[in-house]
Amino acid sequence: MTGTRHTHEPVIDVRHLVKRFGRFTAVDGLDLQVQPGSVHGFLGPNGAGKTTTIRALLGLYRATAGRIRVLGLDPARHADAVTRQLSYVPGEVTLWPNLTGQEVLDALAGLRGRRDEAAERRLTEAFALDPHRKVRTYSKGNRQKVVLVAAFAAPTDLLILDEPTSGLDPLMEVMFQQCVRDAAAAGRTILLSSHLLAEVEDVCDTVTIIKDGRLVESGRLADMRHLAASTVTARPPAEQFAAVMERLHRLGVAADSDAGVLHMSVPRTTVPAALGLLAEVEADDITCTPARLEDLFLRHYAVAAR
Ligand SMILES: Nc1ncnc2c1ncn2[C@@H]1O[C@H](COP(=O)(O)OP(=O)(O)OP(=O)(O)O)[C@@H](O)[C@H]1O
Repeated sequence: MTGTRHTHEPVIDVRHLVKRFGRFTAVDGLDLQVQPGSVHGFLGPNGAGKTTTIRALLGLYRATAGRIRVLGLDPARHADAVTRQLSYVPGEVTLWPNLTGQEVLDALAGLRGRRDEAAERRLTEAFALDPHRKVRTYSKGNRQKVVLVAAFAAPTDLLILDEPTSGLDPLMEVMFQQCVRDAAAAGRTILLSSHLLAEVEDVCDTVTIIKDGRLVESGRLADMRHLAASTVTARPPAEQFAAVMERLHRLGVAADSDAGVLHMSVPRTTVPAALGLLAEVEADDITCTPARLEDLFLRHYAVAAR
């Protein structure tokens, strides 16, 4: 059924998605495109509409309005075909309590009809999962590992991961990131939803940020860093302090001073000129901290919280 799909088309293509629950609008005209082979971060604060969007991608929710294509198919009409061809990891994992981890892996692979057992064994070991214990004895993190092993090991081209690491310890979080990188290197496409910027920043090349069910920003991470300013601090010689302030002002940089130290927020393109000026006057203790995406996010989240 994927025969009609062209390889350059987005693997996930959502246009003007609206999802209402009664009178409440959870997703409000959202666009989301995920290109083949990309690792796409899907970011937003709690309640932004990430899970609702993902459930619509899986055909679990019917859109109120808008158009959704996943792997070229409409998930509302072809939910079985779509979900068989992708790997999905929910944030809250519920599994059959009386099965062992291994039996769950067998059952999930059985539902899909295709399996890579060698990859499953490799990943079970990498995630330090004991597959012989019953699910009901597993911690939240261990339940999550079962689903992560099944997802990464499955022979699928698309992974949809909805806040997949909330129960993992830091060591396993590193393992998770390695799995994402390996999957990307193998040409698989990944949608990774999170409200943790750091998780997404390390592994994603593109991101979509949403809040209140609406798009805030979408694009390449590298371009978003470009939008934010670097923080520069320096201690110019006291006798040149006023002149340096004046010259920075002419560069369009506003500087604050605190006990002889200048603090300024400098647009990326102006950084070389500002640093050149500070070097020229032989300022001490020059630091330059590149834009942190965290700052960009906090701005959006601050608005969302109001
Ligand atoms: N079945 C439902 N019925 C009514 N409201 C719902 C339903 N599912 C979600 N919502 C509401 O829709 C909004 C978006 O929820 P959603 O779970 O999609 O957000 P999210 O971005 O995934 O948040 P989180 O990061 O907390 O998981 C929330 O206000 C939520 O309460």
